[in-house]
Amino acid sequence: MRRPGAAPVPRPREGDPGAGAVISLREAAVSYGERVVWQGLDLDVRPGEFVAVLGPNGSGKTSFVRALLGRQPLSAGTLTVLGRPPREAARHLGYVPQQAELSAQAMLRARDLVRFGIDGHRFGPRLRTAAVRHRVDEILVSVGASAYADVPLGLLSGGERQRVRIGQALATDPRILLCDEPLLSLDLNHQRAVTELVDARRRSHGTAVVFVTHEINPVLGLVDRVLYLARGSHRVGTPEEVLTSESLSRLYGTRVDVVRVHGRVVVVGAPDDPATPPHHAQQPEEVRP
Ligand SMILES: Nc1ncnc2c1ncn2[C@@H]1O[C@H](COP(=O)(O)OP(=O)(O)OP(=O)(O)O)[C@@H](O)[C@H]1O
Repeated sequence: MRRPGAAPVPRPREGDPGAGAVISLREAAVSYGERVVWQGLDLDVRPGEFVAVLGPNGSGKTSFVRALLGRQPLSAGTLTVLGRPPREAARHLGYVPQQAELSAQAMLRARDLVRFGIDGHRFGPRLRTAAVRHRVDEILVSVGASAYADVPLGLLSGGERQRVRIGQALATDPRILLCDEPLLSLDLNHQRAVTELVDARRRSHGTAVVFVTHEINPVLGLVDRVLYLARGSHRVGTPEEVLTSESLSRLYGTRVDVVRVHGRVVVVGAPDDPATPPHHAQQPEEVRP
């Protein structure tokens, strides 16, 4: 499913599991009290790899991202990020949160948000203002947001705002980019623009991407692997391995059909399946079961 001409992503050496991984989980679990959200998770994410995290509401996608950020302790197993406990690696992570409440940021300009991304991390107060301004300009160019650099966020469209948020996340030149539902409420053109931006970054810089999404189709041609969470269990593999009727029927414990129509995946019969979310606005060309 990889796009023609796309650069290959580095693979680990045979017999050397976890070698070179930027994220490594072993027998990992997250629970809240008695409730096990997911468990037994083994996963190595390599530099430049694009991993989509799928699953119905409440399956633990955000808990997974929070664990990577060091904000959610595991209830079992181990997790290392860049070979360290996640908290110690936080400055190497870029994070695009779910569309944040805008009210607190509405008056900020796009360039202010990107500058916060820089000021909060490795660029200390010693960096001269002109250098910071130059860096902010560079980032805004790289995400295609220069034209509205001085416009308050409250006046930008959802897609424009998402570009700026990705710019903020990339401001510290992170080795891992975590995106939590970055496509929510974007139209198809903006979905494409945002996913291509993220894909270009991992190819040019080897940045690993963990991308939480309800909708696999906008990233189907880009992702290397899928982590599919459901009912306290999970599947990890390529989209071809995970997004099959057999694999998802076993995961959900009920009959689920996966069909491919014009290159798009449609999941039929899964309770609250992430490929065809009932609670998100559908685009006109969306293929429905
Ligand atoms: N701090 C918490 N304390 C108790 N339960 C929690 C806590 N955080 C999350 N949960 C529960 O854990 C489950 C997984 O939540 P999480 O937000 O990780 O799921 P999700 O897959 O991101 O969901 P959604 O798609 O709806 O955003 C949910 O049932 C949620 O109610």
